[in-house]
Amino acid sequence: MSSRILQTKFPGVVDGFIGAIGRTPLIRLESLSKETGCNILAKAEFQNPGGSVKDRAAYYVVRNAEMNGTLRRGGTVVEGTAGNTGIGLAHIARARGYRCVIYMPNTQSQNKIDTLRYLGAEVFPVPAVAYTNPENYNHQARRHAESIPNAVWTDQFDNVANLQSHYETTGPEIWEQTGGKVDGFTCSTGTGGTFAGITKFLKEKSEGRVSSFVADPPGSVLYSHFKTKGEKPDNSGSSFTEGIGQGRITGNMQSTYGLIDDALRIPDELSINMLYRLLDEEGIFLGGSSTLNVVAAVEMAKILGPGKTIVTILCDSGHKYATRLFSRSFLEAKGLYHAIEPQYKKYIVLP
Ligand SMILES: Cc1ncc(COP(=O)(O)O)c(C=O)c1O
Ligand SMILES: N[C@@H](COC(=O)CCC(=O)O)C(=O)O
Repeated sequence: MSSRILQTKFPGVVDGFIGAIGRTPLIRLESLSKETGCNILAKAEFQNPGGSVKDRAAYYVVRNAEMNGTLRRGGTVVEGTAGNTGIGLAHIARARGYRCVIYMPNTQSQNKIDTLRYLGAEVFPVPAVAYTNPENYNHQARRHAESIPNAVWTDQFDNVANLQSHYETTGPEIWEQTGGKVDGFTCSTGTGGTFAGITKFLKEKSEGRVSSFVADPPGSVLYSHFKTKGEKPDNSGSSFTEGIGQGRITGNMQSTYGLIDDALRIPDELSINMLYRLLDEEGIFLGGSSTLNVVAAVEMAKILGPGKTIVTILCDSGHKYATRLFSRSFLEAKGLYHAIEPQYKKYIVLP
């Protein structure tokens, strides 16, 4: 199976924005590998042309709508998103000549809203209400698409073209880059497309040998849902991370739920310290979902034991969140400032 999204006849030359998606490096995190006695490997998805792991899913949901005829020349792509899927879609819409309309919760970093507007998208930041509320950003996006001709709601949460992008590209890339010597995979979920697609591919390719742990921030339901076999789902709490955390089992997660080996709940205190640690020790500048994933990889390494190779995902860089992650008042408001280890306090350079 090819992990290439688009190829040209020239070796090393890709075709436009879409051709530049994927084939990201797998980085060995040295200090954490040394500390755990495992290979902690992290896929540098921030190197995608739109800056996040979501470029892959954005391309697949648009391509799916084109192939099934719901999106035609000059049409409009509408999506509900925490921002990154929207950024991928906005780039692809420009490249393909579509309009792009984005609904997102108004709790997200301003930088994502600004970026979407620079890319020509029409953005509606709306109050962050539960999925069960008809005013949730996803339902507003669906209604918007239904209200205009030649428009498609790409429905990233339940549209399995999302997980298919990772099954056909990210999973095979990880397998190839590790020479098949991967023992464990873990990452957090928003739609669950990344987790589900990679898990499905690695499980199939390794005939079940690769373990897969889902990682959850506080306020997300998956950890409790998995641990209590659906009996006591609990999504109380909240997190400073963006783009992850879920109140329901999405269509993308449903299809792979039975393949999950275990679930990890990662406290914000660990994710935020890992953010500064990776900057301090490895020189890598990441967003909170990525650093949560790295904490989860370390936890998984402890559970599987020394000598194993664990892979996780670096979803995006820290740039979009910098005015929050380096601000003392933001961290204090989230109750996290006190938890930052003394050697990392020097990074909190904004008031
Ligand atoms: C920063 C970030 N991390 C993680 C994710 C989760 O990816 P997925 O929707 O595939 O679960 C997203 C979703 O866009 C994201 O924006
Ligand atoms: N990562 C995706 C989806 O985002 C989320 O699932 C965040 C949680 C939620 O808002 O329901 C994106 O960035 O669009």
